[in-house]
Amino acid sequence: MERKGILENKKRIVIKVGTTTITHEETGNINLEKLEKFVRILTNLQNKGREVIVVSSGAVGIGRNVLGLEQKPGTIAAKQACAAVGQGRLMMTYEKLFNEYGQLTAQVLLTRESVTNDECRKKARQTFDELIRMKVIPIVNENDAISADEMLYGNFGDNDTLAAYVAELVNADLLILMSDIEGLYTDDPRQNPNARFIHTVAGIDGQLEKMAKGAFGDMGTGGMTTKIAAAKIAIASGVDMVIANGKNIYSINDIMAGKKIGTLFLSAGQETMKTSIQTIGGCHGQLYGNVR
Ligand SMILES: Nc1ncnc2c1ncn2[C@@H]1O[C@H](COP(=O)(O)OP(=O)(O)O)[C@@H](O)[C@H]1O
Ligand SMILES: N[C@@H](CCC(=O)OP(=O)(O)O)C(=O)O
Repeated sequence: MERKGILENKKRIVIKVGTTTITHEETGNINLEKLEKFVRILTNLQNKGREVIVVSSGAVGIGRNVLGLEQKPGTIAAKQACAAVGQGRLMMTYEKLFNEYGQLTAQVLLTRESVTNDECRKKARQTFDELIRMKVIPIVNENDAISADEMLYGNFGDNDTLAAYVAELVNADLLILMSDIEGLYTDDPRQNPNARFIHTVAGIDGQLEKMAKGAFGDMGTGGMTTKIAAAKIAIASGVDMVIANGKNIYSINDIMAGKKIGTLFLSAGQETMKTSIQTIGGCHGQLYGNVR
């Protein structure tokens, strides 16, 4: 089943890339070839008249690498210092690559308050609107160097939910999360070889949430848990969401062309689509698995 008519007309798109997508697995260095392709794809989407907002992870991992630390930073202060170093390097690299195509970019660093406090939300929305109007591509990350979220939430922030909040804030039409895996399975396939792939999700319930486990590798942070949390925020605000594998960065183009890539989470407004999807071996209720 193609996704014709659902994704091709999306204008405002938030695309999130995880650390694993933009760095080399073996060394943790920036994957320049991948980043170059990513930047070219984004500029081209912008040239076609789409409005692109990037949420990019990588500050902590790249900072750790730049500083030559062999182990993951053990303390919050060390993580925050890594993030402060890495964010500069990350942004410098994006700027350099986008500059090749004359595409302007802007760094937007947010804290949780930026999206939960009404006054901050208003200001942030105005800034995004203005940047988009100016045809600048905002590159968003959490302001890790000063963020205190880990004290509240028990982790060092997570860009999956941040991306969903941004998508909601800017009234995006589509949120794409580029991960190190092709989408949602019925269980973590790295742990369970019998896990089955889910193409389309039309409603999130407790059973689906239980399928999503944490991160398996050394570089990722949230795993599928934070992606489902992101999907809940996105679909509740009318934003469709796709999780796809960042290994093939060109899949962004395929997603935009309506090809059946990754897992599509249909937003609350997609009632017609939901009824037209056939459940083949569906896992449960509103969850549509293995739809062809
Ligand atoms: N149900 C599931 N389906 C797919 N992947 C899962 C699931 N549960 C846990 N995972 C894990 O989530 C990982 C992706 O998240 P993460 O490590 O944070 O990477 P990234 O930041 O690149 O998205 C996968 O590599 C996988 O090991
Ligand atoms: N804000 C942090 C990333 C947090 C995060 O969610 O990372 P990831 O799981 O790689 O998307 C950073 O830039 O390192």
